[in-house]
Amino acid sequence: MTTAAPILSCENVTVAFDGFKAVNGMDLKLMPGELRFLIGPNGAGKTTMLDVICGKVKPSAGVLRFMEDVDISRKKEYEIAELGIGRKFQAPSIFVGLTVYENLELSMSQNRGVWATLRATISKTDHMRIMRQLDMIGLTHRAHVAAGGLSHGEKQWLEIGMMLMQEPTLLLLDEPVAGMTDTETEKTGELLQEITKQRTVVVVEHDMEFVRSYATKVTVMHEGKLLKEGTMLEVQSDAVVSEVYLGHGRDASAVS
Ligand SMILES: Nc1ncnc2c1ncn2[C@@H]1O[C@H](COP(=O)(O)OP(=O)(O)OP(=O)(O)O)[C@@H](O)[C@H]1O
Repeated sequence: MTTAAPILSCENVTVAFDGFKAVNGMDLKLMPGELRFLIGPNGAGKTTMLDVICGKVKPSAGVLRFMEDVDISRKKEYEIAELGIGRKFQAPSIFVGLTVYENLELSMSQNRGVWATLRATISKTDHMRIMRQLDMIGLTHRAHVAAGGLSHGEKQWLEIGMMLMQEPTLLLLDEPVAGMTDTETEKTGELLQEITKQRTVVVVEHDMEFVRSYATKVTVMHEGKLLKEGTMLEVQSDAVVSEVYLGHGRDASAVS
C-alpha cells in the first residue's frame, strides 16, 4: 500500500508585519481531497495564512511545499496560481455587466482580452465545460442573467465556478458562507463536498454551525500558531481551545 503524499505542507511558517508576527511558526499539512476548515478567534492569523499560501504575502521564515516538492515560499502570486492554487476572497470579483455564462467563459481564457474572448466562437468542448460547471454550481437556470442581478449566494457560487474553470488542485476560501441564507449555506456545503471529490479545499470559517455540519478535520489557530487539530468533536472538547475562545464574542459559540 502506498501512502499518499501531502498536497501542501507548511512548516514553521512565520509572517511578520513591522515586527508583529501575524503568523508565528505555523504548521499545516493537507492531504489530497480534504475539505479542511481553519478556525480560530479574531486575529489568530487565519487569513494571513491563506495569504502566504497564495503568495499574496511572503513568509519571513518557514517553508511551504506544494505537491510534495515544489517550494512555493518565494514564488510570485501569479506563479502560484499557475501551479494550481486558487484563492477566493470574501468579496466576489465577478463582471456584473456580463452574464453568468460569459463570466465562466472569460475565466476559462484569462490570457485573452475580454472582447476577444466574447467575440470568438466558442468550441463545443468549451461550451460543454461551461454547461457542466453551471450545473455543478446550480446556476444553469441563471446562465443568461447578468451577474449583477444574482443573489449574494449565487454570486459566491459563480465566483467559485469561475475559479474551478481554471482547474485548481487546491482551493482557498475565506468565509464563503458569510451573509448567506440558511438554504444558501447548505447548498454551499454540498458544493464544497462535491468539489473535494476532485480537489483539495481549505476554508477559513467563523460560522461554527457550518463547520460542524461539513468538517471532517478542523485546524485551530491561535496567536499565529497551530493550537489543535482533529475532528470538530475533539476540538470542541479541548480545554485549551475552550479557554482561547472565551471572551471572543462572535466566536464563543465554537465551543459551546
Ligand atoms: N497587512 C497587515 N499589516 C499589519 N498587521 C496585519 C496585517 N494583516 C493582518 N495583520 C494583523 O495580523 C493579525 C492576524 O490577522 P488575520 O487577518 O490573519 O487574522 P484572522 O485569524 O483571519 O482574523 P479574523 O478572523 O478576524 O479575520 C491581526 O492582529 C491583524 O491585525
